[in-house]
Amino acid sequence: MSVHIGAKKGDIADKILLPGDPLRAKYIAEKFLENPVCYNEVRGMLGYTGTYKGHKVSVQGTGMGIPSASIYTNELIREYDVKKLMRVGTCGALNEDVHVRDLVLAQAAVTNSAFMKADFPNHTFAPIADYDLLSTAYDVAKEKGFNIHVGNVLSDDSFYKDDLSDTFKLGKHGVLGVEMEAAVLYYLASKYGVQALALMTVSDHMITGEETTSEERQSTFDEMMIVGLETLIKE
Ligand SMILES: O=P(O)(O)O[C@H]1O[C@H](CO)[C@@H](O)[C@H]1O
Ligand SMILES: O=c1cc[nH]c(=O)[nH]1
Repeated sequence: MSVHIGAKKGDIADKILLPGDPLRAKYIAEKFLENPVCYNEVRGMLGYTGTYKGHKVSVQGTGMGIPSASIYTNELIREYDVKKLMRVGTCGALNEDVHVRDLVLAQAAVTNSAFMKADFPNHTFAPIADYDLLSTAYDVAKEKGFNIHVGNVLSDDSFYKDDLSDTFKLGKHGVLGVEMEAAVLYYLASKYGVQALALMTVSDHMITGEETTSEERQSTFDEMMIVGLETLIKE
C-alpha cells in the first residue's frame, strides 16, 4: 500500500484510466470492465481493476487539480509500476470550432502552475503527450466517427477566476480547452519514462456558455471511455 492508495503491488494493472471524479471511476468500472474489483477507498478516491476485452485494466480517480493528481500519478508510477496512463476528464472549450460533448486530445498542456519550476527553475518545460497513444486515440475516435480535436490545452490552477483575459488570450493562441491536470500527468510521465495521454470531453463552453449537468459529467461521456479503453489495450 502506498500513502494514498490501499492496494497491494499487483492489484493495479500497468494500464490505467484516470478520471478526476472518483464516481466516474466507479461508473467506468461498472459499465465497461468485466469482474471489476475495488482496490482503493482511501479518502473516497475510488480505484478498480478488471478486464476489458481480455486485458487487465485499472481506473483510478485523481481528484481535482495538479496537487491531487500529482499524488496519485506519482504513487501509481513509482509504487505500482503503471506504464500507460490515460486521463479521461472534462474541459471547458476555448475555441468556437470545439463544441460541448466533443472530444479533445491534449497534444500539449500550458500551465500557470509552478510545479515544474521546482525541478527546473531556469527553464520552461513543455509537457507533451506520448505520440503513440495520441496517434492511436485519434485513429480510434475517427474510426468510430466521434468528433475529436487535437491541440494544446490549459491546465489551470484555478477553477474560479476574477479575470479570464489570459484564458481567452490563450484560446486565441490555439489552446482548445481548459482543465486542471494534464500538464502534471505529462510532466511526471516524462520524468519517469512512461506513456501518458489526456483525453477530455467538453463539458461546458467558455465562449457560448453552453453547459452539461453535473450528473452527466459524473456518469456519461461514454465516447471518451471507449476511446480511452481501446487505446490502452492496443500494443
Ligand atoms: O472532470 P475532471 O476529470 O475532474 O476534470 C475537470 O473537472 C474538474 C473541475 O470541475 C477539474 O478536475 C478539471 O480538470
Ligand atoms: O477545469 C475545467 C473543467 C471543465 N470546465 C472548465 O471550465 N474548467
